[in-house]
Amino acid sequence: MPVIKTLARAAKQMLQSPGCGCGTSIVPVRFIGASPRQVASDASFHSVSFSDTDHPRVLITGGLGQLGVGLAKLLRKRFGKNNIILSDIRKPPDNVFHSGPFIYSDILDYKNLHEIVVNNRITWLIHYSALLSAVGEANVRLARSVNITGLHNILDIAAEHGLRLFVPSTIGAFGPTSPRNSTPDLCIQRPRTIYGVSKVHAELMGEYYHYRYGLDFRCLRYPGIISADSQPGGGTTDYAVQIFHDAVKTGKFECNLKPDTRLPMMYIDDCLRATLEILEAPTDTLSMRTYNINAMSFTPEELAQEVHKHMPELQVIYNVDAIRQGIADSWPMNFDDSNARNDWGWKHEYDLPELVTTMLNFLGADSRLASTY
Ligand SMILES: NC(=O)c1ccc[n+]([C@@H]2O[C@H](COP(=O)([O-])OP(=O)(O)OC[C@H]3O[C@@H](n4cnc5c(N)ncnc54)[C@H](O)[C@@H]3O)[C@@H](O)[C@H]2O)c1
Ligand SMILES: C[C@@H](O)[C@H](N)C(=O)O
Repeated sequence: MPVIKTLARAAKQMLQSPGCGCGTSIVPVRFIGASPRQVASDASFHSVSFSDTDHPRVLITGGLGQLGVGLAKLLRKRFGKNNIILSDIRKPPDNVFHSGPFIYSDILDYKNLHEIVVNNRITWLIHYSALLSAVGEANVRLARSVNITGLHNILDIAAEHGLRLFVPSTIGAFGPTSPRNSTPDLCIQRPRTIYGVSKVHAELMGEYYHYRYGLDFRCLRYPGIISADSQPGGGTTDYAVQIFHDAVKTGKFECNLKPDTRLPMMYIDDCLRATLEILEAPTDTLSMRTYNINAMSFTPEELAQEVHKHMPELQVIYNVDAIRQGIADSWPMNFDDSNARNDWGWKHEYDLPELVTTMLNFLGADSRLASTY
């Protein structure tokens, strides 16, 4: 009986402490191009040592989407241009190519990823590659491959090289059986999209690698992100970006969600700042590894009303897309981010009126410039 008690105590310790703290933890390491194997974690492979006074060397995957270029700009200001490497499988536009290091990286190519991390002495990995909710439903196999198989490559490389790993999750990681108003960090998560399923998988795998192997995994569940200078990649919340472009260009907007569909949203500057803040947060402030963050919640009708204050002539019609509507109806309406606020001081700066003013100023200024050429 004492033996059983001791074993039970050891198992409990293993489940509670990061990296087990038991001296027997193993980090998953792969032969390049071969099947996975496991090696003792104290065998010091290529592990990069970097102290808090050094700047991190950061790789951003999927960096040419809505969020990556803005994040690279913010991180370059903080850590230096050459310490931040953007990567994607697409060809970068000239301005991005000339603004700092860019590299081709397909997250499904483990060897290529591995080489990039080693050759560039990467210490932080920000994993943005993904297929979002609406495009994911249109191509489930590809979404499964990029969002799940790709994540496995990222996790193994991050664990093997002792990287700090940030993976964004989403309001889409919840489903119709989650409490929707408001949705706390810990509750039932039974999403009905491949995107949501893959993000719950990412949250759980990241946390598992943290507790099992000591991986420094950090994750924020983003709401729908609204930006003026980058286009969304095929999500359910895209309407909240499109309305601004159409308002400025044509004065007419066709909304693909019902007028009363309430979803959590955030301006991109808040989202990118939150990402930097959690990446820099001291470990002892993080009581969890996956946090909700939020700024505001609105419906298409409320957003249109706010835009009308600046552009009374805007015409909005509703032509509902059944797939997107079904997804939106299963997602949180309000997001409870009190743990992020309490633990590491998260605070949003943009609410709905400020968001609308900022977006219209940005796009209005651009279109006025364009019309003078
Ligand atoms: N934008 C939002 O509203 C939002 C909200 C919640 C979470 N997120 C998450 O934030 C991250 C970034 O979002 P985003 O809006 O910039 O996405 P996006 O769709 O705009 O960009 C994703 C990028 O991934 C790249 N990609 C696709 N397959 C790849 C592969 N095999 N290898 C490497 N790159 C590949 C694409 O080329 C694209 O540039 C995603 O993980 C997303 O789930 C975004
Ligand atoms: C919410 C988020 O994950 C993304 N914008 C989507 O709608 O799919």
